[in-house]
Amino acid sequence: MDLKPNHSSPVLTDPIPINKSRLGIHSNLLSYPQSGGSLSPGKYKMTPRKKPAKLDDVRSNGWLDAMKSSSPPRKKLIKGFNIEVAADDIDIAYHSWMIKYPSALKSFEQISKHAKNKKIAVFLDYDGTLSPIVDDPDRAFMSDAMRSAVRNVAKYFPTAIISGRSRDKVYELVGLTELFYAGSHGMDIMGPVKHTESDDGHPNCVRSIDQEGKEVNLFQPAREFIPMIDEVFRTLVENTKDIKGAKVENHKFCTSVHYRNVEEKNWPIIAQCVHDILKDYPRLRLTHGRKVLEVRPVIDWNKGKAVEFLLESLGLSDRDDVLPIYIGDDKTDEDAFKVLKEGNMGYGILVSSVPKESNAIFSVRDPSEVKKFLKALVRWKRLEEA
Ligand SMILES: O=P(O)(O)OC[C@H]1O[C@H](O[C@H]2O[C@H](CO)[C@@H](O)[C@H](O)[C@H]2O)[C@H](O)[C@@H](O)[C@@H]1O
Repeated sequence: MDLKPNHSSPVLTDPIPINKSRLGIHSNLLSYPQSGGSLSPGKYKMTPRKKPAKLDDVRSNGWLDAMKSSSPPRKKLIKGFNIEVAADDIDIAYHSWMIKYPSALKSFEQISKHAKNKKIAVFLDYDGTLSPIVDDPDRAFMSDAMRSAVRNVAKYFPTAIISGRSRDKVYELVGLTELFYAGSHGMDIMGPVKHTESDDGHPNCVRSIDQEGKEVNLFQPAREFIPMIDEVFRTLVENTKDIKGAKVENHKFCTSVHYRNVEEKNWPIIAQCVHDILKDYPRLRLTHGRKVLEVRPVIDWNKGKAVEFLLESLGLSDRDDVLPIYIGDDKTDEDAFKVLKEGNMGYGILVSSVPKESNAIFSVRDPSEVKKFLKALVRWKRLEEA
C-alpha cells in the first residue's frame, strides 16, 4: 500500500476501485481542470466580471425566499394582539407534525428494541445539534454537560461529528479525542485506518497522524479546490466588507457567508455577491444553511456520502447488525438522513422546534433534547452490558 501525502494530482483520472465508485467518487465529478502551473490569484475564475451586481438576478431566482426561510422563526417575532392565538397555532402545527416525526425521546423504547444485538454507530452534526444557534459563529460553544454526554457515547459506540465547519475548527470546539471528525460537510474526513486493499493508491486518501499520535486516514475528495476556495474566500471578504454584520468563513473546502446579523434590506446585496462568485466559478455551487450561504465544489460528495464512507472505514457497512443513528438540524444533514432512510439502515433524528419536511424518522426539539437522547443511549447500553 502506498498512500502518498501531497499527491501531485488528487483528481481521479484512473478507473475507480469498485467500492469507491459505489460511494460516488467518480473522476468526471472531480474533473476540475488540472493546473500544473502556479496558483496565482484569479487563476480559477472563468471570466472576469465587472461589478456592480444586478440585484434582479437573486430576486428572480428564489434565493431571497430561501434565505428568508432558512432558520426557524422565533415566537417573539409574532406581534400584536394575535400573539397567543398565533403561538397556539404554532404549537398545534408542531404537535401534528410530530405525528410524522415522533420524538426520539418518547420513542426510545422502540429505538432500543430495534437496537438490541446490533452495533450502533453515532453521527452528530455540530451547530444547532450539539451547540445552540447563536449570533456569533465564533461563540457557538457546547456546554460541558453536552461534552460529557458525547464523550460517554463515544465510549460505547463508534462516534463521528460531521460538520459544515472546517475539521480543525470543529475539533477545537468539541475538544474530544475519542471521536472521528469530518469537516466541510464531509469533504475532510479523519477516519480510522482500514488495512484493506481498497485504500490502495487512492489519491484523495492519505495516511496521517491525529492529535494523539495515532495513525489515521485523511480523506479529502475536494483537495484540488483548496486554492480556489481560498481565492473565493478572499474575494467574498473584500466584496462584503462594507455590509454591516456580514461574516465570511473559510472552511478550507467550502466557504460560508453569514447574513444572520445583516439587516434584511441588505440581504439582496449579500445574495448578489455570492451569485456573482458562482457565475465566475462554475465549478462551485451554493447550498443554504441557517442564515448562511455556503459555496462549495461541484462534486458528488456530501454528509450522506461521509456517513457511508465512515461506516465503510469502520467495517460497518453492508451489515444487518449495524444501526447508524444520525442527529442533525440543517438542510445539509438531509443528505445523511436520506442515505439512512433509503438504505433502510438506521435512524435520522432531526433537531427542530418548528415543523419541517425531512428525511429523518424521528425528531427532538433542541440540543438539550439531543443531550437527553445521548444519555439515554448510554444508560441503555450500560444496562444491556450489566
Ligand atoms: O454542519 P454544522 O456543524 O451544523 O455547521 C453548519 C454551519 O454552522 C455554523 O453556522 C450556524 O451556526 C452559527 C452559530 O450558532 C450561527 O451564527 C449561524 O447563523 C448558523 O448558520 C458555521 O458558522 C457555519 O460555517 C457552518 O457551515
